Amino acid sequence: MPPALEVDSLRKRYGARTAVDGLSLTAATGAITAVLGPNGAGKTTTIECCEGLRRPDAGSIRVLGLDRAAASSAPLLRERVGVMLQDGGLPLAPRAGAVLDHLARLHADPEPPARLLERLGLTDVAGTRVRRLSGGQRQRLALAGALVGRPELAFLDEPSAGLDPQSRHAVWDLLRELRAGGTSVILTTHLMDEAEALADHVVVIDHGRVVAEGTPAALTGGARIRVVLRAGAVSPGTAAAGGHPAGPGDALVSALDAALAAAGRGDLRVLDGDVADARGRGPAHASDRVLHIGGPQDPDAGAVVAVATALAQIGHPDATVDLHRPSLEDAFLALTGRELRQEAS
Ligand SMILES: Nc1ncnc2c1ncn2[C@@H]1O[C@H](COP(=O)(O)OP(=O)(O)OP(=O)(O)O)[C@@H](O)[C@H]1O
Repeated sequence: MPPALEVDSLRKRYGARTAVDGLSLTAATGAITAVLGPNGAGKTTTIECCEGLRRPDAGSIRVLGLDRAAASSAPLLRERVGVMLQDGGLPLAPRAGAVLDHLARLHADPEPPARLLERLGLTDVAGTRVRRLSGGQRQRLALAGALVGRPELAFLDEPSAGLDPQSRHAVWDLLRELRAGGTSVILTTHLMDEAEALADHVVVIDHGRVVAEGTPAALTGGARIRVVLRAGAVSPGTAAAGGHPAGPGDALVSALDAALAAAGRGDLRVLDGDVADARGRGPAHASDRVLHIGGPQDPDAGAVVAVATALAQIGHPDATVDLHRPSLEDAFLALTGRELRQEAS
């Protein structure tokens, strides 16, 4: 079976602005793939090229094994692919239920519209004109429209943007149900929790390029032991790098590594400092010292005790030691030096 989507070296410019800059990605069949990036990173442009709504300047796209650029692919893909646009793309005058009924009639074996309306909490507004729906209701109606044809592959552009937490969880449950039924889902999001909660595979894009990809766990790199030494507690010999990543030749790092090795925990080592903390988000004071310690396996409680004991031995009994699981947000910041909420500029 071919992958649900294969994008190779995609490029798209709008005048002088390069929106997508040689982007390649593959989305597996039956999986949820999240394309994650800040506003303006090129997510919508990429997905609209894959949907056939924009013509790429260069590169190739295969959707369900079919060449997106071939004229013969369009009618086949229309039947097999569901599309939810970022702005909904819905007509405003008709009633919500009528819009979904109309879309259902375009497909040979549609999902019963009433069931989808119910699943997405829209039954009560089926008789309401689209114009009068709230933003969140329109969003859910657009999702229903993408799914009513029982697509093999669904492209969803920011499916839960602007939804309240309850509606968002209803959408997530529906997407998990689709995956369990074998549907491939490709969604764009700038919501970290959405990517972490749903995606089997995350493609992180920035400035129109893929900057990292993998499972959420692989991207975040697993748990670490975090040590915070308050500014006043850091001895003069080790305070110089306060708030910055641990560097080679650092006296504190060498002493801690040696104490761990002497205690038979040579598997635990001080890793590079964490960028998120180095930028001052972690510790309460910029001059606090933060170290991350990890090993080949996810550290357990015994490893935390070993680190605390080693710190006490080398003169830092007051250090705070805890287990820290980096989020995708941390990973994005480490990769790009920017927070996801910031505009790509
Ligand atoms: N029709 C257009 N004409 C000109 N520039 C555009 C057009 N559409 C997008 N752009 C620009 O291309 C870049 C990528 O935009 P795109 O919408 O693909 O990003 P995005 O990651 O989906 O962002 P968002 O999360 O805000 O939707 C941005 O700089 C945007 O301003």
